[in-house]
Amino acid sequence: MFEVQYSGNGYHCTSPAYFNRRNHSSGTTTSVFAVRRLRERDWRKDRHIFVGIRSPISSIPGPWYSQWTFIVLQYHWLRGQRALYVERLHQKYGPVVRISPNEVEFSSITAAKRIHSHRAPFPKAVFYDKIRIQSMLPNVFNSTDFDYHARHRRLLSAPISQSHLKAVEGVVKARADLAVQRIREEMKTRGAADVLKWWQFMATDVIGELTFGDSFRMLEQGRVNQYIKDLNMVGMFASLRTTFPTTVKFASYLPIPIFRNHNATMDRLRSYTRESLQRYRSLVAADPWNPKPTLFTNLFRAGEEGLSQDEIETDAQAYIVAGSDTTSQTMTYLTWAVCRDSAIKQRLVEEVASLPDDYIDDHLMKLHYLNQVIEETLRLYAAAPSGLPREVPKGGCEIDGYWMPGGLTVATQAYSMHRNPAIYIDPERFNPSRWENASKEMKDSWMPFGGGSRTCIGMHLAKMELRRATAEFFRTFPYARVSSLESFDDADMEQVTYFLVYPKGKKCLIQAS
Ligand code: HEM
Repeated sequence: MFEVQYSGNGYHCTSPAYFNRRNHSSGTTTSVFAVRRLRERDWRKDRHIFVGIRSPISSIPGPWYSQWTFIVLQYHWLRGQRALYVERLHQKYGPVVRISPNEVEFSSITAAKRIHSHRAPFPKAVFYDKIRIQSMLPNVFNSTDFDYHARHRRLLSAPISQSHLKAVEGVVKARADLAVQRIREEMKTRGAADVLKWWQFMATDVIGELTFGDSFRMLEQGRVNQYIKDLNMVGMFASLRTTFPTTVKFASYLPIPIFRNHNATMDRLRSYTRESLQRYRSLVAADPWNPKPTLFTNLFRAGEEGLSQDEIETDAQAYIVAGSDTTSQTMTYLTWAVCRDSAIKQRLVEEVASLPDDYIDDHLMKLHYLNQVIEETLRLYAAAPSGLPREVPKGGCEIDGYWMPGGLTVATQAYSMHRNPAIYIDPERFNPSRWENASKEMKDSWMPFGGGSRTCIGMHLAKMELRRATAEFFRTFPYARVSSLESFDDADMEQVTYFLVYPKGKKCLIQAS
């Protein structure tokens, strides 16, 4: 049995690993069960000042104020700087950091495996309840309930699995190729193309077509419409919802523009989803035996075994949000990072030039360097770089030598896992070749798609899009380079990190020569 010591500033698990870190000669010993009783309370609601004094996690390294207040963390969260702030804390305090009175961040592989374990996963934390639009049911992404999530995931998984995606390869090919064509047109007229815009249109069209049977036709329209404007606000609004949940709830009655704007945006997104699903439902009704297949077709037919209309709607919304900016931001950073380094670009251009004209995804999966470029982009520019918060199960547990009470929020963030200098040599350098002989540690700490039972369901679709768009782009533009048109420079590509990442300048200009 573990024992726990009280040393004046908190309780500590006395595992051997723990003793390697701390000297507890002055502590008094107490049974783990007695301590658990002290800890079993609702950490999610425990915001008051006494948390700092009584906290069993007060001995965990971190800035002094994190013991008392959430304010500094929330300030960075609202500014889109949370991942960078937490990384600075890891650099200063080590792999285990207390970031607020009831949140601890880890950056070790052992902690990531424990928290995101397949066998005994930690549930998603209350953060996901707050991120949810309260008027909608939970979806496969934000559900914190094991059974509810498992039911949705089981029904959604097959059509989006690697083997079934063969059926939709044509959609991905058509949209990626059209995106490159539109990029070429913009390069001719403007002198450079904003690839961020075109990759966003591509990813939005792909997930729209695969969810609703019809694309949003963003690539054809070629301009930022209200839907894209709304999509672009989702990240920032999610941080508003998690920070000011009550204010958001009563936003319609308050004369505060940003909160009113939040509600109007979320209502519009819901309407797009509802109307698009309605259109598809009519198509299925008109031709029940031969509807255009989507990732949701089987759900409409599943009857009582399936999901209700409201559940389908909420999952469809999860797909169109989670499946667009993630892929497009990754593709944007990939294009920029490759174009900045002529040696990397040359090697990639030569590899994709070797493809047959009628190349398909099977060919792309075999291209070593192309896949290393994608892995390295997902390492350095992970689209969801911030902590993925989870709740410590009832009864608590030990992680990396520290006792974590039940109900506490713990997280790992890709931004830090992917920058550990002990695992990745020269971590800030974009170096796809590092994946040629990747160590086990590199593979274990690489988690751009999250982990365990909540791993990204769209991972294979995203990779298929990234492979096609990258190959087509560098086959078409072997001399592509970063443009300085309209004063575009590296500062524009600084990472702003809400739940998802995007470049500070909100554009990425590339020219063909
Ligand atoms: C490069 C592209 C992508 C990246 C980097 C990415 C990243 C992630 C990450 C890190 C998670 C875990 C979130 C968490 O634990 O809170 C996640 C979950 C999820 N992603 Fe993605 N994603 C990408 C593309 C997509 C696409 C194309 C879809 C389209 C369906 C999608 C749909 C989802 C959904 C529904 C979940 C929730 C899964 C669950 O909890 O069971 N993602 N993604």
